[in-house]
Amino acid sequence: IPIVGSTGFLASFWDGYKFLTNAPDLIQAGYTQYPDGIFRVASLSHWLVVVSGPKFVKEVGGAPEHVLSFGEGVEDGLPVKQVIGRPIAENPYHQHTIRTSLTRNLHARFPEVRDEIACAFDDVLQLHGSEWKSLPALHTIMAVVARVSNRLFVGLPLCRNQTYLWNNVQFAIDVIRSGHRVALFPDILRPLVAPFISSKDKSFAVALQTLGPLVAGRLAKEDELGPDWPGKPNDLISWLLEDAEGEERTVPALVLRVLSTNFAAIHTSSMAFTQALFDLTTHPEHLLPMREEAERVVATEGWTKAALNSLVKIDSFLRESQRLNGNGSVAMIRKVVAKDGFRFSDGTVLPNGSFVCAAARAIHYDASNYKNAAEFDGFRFARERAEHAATHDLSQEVFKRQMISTAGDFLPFGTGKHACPGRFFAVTELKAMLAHVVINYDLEAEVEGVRPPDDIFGLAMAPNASAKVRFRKRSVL
Ligand code: HEM
Repeated sequence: IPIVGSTGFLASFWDGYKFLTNAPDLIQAGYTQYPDGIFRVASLSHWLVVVSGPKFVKEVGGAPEHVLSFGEGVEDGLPVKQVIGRPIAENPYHQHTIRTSLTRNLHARFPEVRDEIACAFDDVLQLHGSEWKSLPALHTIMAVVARVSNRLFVGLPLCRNQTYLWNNVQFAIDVIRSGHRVALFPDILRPLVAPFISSKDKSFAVALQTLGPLVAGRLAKEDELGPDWPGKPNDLISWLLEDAEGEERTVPALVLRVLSTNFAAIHTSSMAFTQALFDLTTHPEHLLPMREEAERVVATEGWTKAALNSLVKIDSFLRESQRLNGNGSVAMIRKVVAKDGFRFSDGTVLPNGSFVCAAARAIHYDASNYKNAAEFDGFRFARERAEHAATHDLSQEVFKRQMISTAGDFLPFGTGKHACPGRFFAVTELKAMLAHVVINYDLEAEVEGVRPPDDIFGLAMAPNASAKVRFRKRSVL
């Protein structure tokens, strides 16, 4: 497999070190050199095989866990065992719960999610009169997303308990921060250094204190009345209890699951919404068309989950924002765990123990996948859907351009077997939040026309954590 970067033994170590800051450029260079191909780059601790074309992306996405492991791939860059907890890595049954029960209940729980969006923006933004207010975008959005997500996960009143909420937000931040640091150490040293770097035990203690009594109450009710007791709340705790077995049916185990689901939900969705705010304030011409759409849809269909299907421009805007500003220069990192390695359809074999991923960002910026690929065009997918609907029957192609759908050329949620199971909730939440924001607020960039640069660390790319956005409550509604 061709190397991009230095080939010499020592020089490739130096490349691995530089990878912490220049990974996006290096991967783009490899992609340009080997479009539709396979290449490798030196990361700090090992070679990383990167696939370019949709064909190979599909092969990676379709491989089963016992051949290409998602869990082991994640563990390499984010040591879940050390910074979240061993059971989450070893028995990730919550992924099934999220994919099935949580997603199925989005319609039923949407009115509450909508209510929380309205209350949370009011409480967090604290806007009065017609004043403009500069707010740190990521921090502000995390506070809103934490509340909205927890209205679905644990309901009122806990979803408004500041100690509980901030613990979830801090945990999400700490997992990423400490995870990146622990990942700099070789596997064997990680358990030794992690306690000095990660605050996981502290976060878990606060979660146990705030959420523990609610979970204990549910377990007691089930013991007393059976699994389908009358009045059982329709929330994450109940959904987890439907799938949890054996030692997972205890207060600490369930609290850890909810904490870890919070991590998966809060960080990703907050980053996606923050990126969308940066895009909106850098390309303000999108505001009025989205406001018109949201006001029209709400007036005719009300605030329902089904009405979100009519928010085509808002959907397109979020998809475009994630296309250009996803969470990393690569996606779908997997470790080859099959004894005999993994063979691509062109005959290339990756030996057991290798790491492979897809060049997500380069794929998203490729002009052969997207016209004017480097340009932000918020309504490109809405136009494609309209053009297609005008010439064809409603078909799969139209569906494929929705924010929810993954593809070989659209990887913010990955694609294939491990495509994000939380994306149905994430998209529901993000669309409802963006509709709420464009209806209720005017927005401005802190510096007109300037998009805050991403924070980059190795393969991870995140919205600028210190950048601000200016909000003003609309006076005439
Ligand atoms: C915009 C928001 C989100 C983004 C961009 C996102 C992105 C991703 C990505 C890229 C993956 C890995 C896919 C792969 O490697 O093939 C993933 C996995 C996962 N996500 Fe999300 N996610 C989001 C929201 C959520 C939410 C809200 C939840 C929970 C309710 C969630 C739960 C999970 C879980 C449990 C996995 C592991 C899946 C598995 O092993 O099969 N995500 N997500």
